[in-house]
Amino acid sequence: MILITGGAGFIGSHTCVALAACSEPFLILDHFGNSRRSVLERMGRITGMVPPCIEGDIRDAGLLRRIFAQYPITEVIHFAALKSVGESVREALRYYDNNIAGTVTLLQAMRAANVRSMVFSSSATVYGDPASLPIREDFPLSATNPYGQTKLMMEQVLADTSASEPGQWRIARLRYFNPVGAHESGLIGEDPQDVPNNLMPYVAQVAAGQRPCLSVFGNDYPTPDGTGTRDYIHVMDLAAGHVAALRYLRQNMGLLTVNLGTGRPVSVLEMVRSFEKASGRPVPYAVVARRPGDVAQCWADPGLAERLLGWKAELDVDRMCADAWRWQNGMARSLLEESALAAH
Ligand SMILES: NC(=O)c1ccc[n+]([C@@H]2O[C@H](COP(=O)([O-])OP(=O)(O)OC[C@H]3O[C@@H](n4cnc5c(N)ncnc54)[C@H](O)[C@@H]3O)[C@@H](O)[C@H]2O)c1
Ligand SMILES: O=c1ccn([C@@H]2O[C@H](COP(=O)(O)OP(=O)(O)O[C@H]3O[C@H](CO)[C@@H](O)[C@H](O)[C@H]3O)[C@@H](O)[C@H]2O)c(=O)[nH]1
Repeated sequence: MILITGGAGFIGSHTCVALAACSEPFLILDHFGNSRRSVLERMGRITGMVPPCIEGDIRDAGLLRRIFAQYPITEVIHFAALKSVGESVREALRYYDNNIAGTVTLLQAMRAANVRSMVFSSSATVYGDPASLPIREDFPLSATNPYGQTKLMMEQVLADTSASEPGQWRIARLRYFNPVGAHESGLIGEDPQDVPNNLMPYVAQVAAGQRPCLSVFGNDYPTPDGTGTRDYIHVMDLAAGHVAALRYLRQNMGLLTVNLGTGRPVSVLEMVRSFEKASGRPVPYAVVARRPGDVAQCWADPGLAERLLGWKAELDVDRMCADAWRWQNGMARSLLEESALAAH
């Protein structure tokens, strides 16, 4: 059985659906700090069974001990983390505590229970401002904010843990590029609890009429249309990458580090046009100043993942927008209305 920390979140919920589709048993551990309990029932509508879930915190060593004692856990996929760059600058200690202390507590509990296999959510943020493109796994690493720093530090913790007991650990550090989109059912998707920081959920809310206008952060970058480019990857492709990593670890001992991206850069304006096409709605935008800390361009060389895992992203940006729109215009809208009613 696979323990999925943060399995109720955006990427975790989609990965659970992918695991259920290949009959892999799993157990979710999530404290619902950045997700809704109702996601479990919606996942159940997709898979035919509400997934088993324990509500709790990865920093709770006693709870982890009980989980490892009670369930036949053999592997862990570790999504649980705080992920907002801006918030991490203002609340640095909360980020270090949740992300670093949480991961160390989890690894200690795993070791005590003799479970030494983990798939870990890292991020392209560990490459900082890349000197050249596309980005390969052996490029220099750096961090420009506490969130990125926690990812770098956790990567180091995992490398040192693996080295401390040679031949015993199986660890995959998956560096995601920009996960977007939603499950094709429209029942689960990215569900920001606040004003979205990221491009795709913001564009989706503008298309849905929930926000008047997108601010495009700069059109004077050295890119074909002047706006920033990113490697957007469909969340179901990303989910499939986790299944592939899990299978790789079952056959291979040691530490694996791979990019999960498409290898194709997409600009802000290309994304806007694709979303307009998918939704049939206009996405009004205004160009404003660059966002501090943004890099101009970022995209992956995904070749290593293809060679080692036999995995490759399949879904294009039009499909990402179509699925995100189905989610936004249906379930996400009603969840937002429910929250607004509950707040009154
Ligand atoms: N979404 C992205 O753009 C992106 C990009 C690169 C890497 N990542 C990483 O992928 C992982 C998943 O991201 P996501 O987008 O699904 O985020 P998310 O916030 O939707 O999901 C994270 C889940 O973990 C839970 N959680 C957080 N801290 C916890 C704790 N201490 N104990 C128990 N549960 C806890 C939250 O309630 C949430 O359900 C994170 O590690 C994130 O840093 C995300
Ligand atoms: O309202 C918006 C939001 C974003 N953008 C632009 O859209 C692109 C993508 O931005 P965003 O979706 O915020 O992604 P990133 O800036 O690539 O940041 C994400 O990807 C990084 C690398 O993985 C992680 O470090 C961050 O946590 C994660 O938010 C960038 O050019 C932004 O300037 C806008 O123009 N307007």
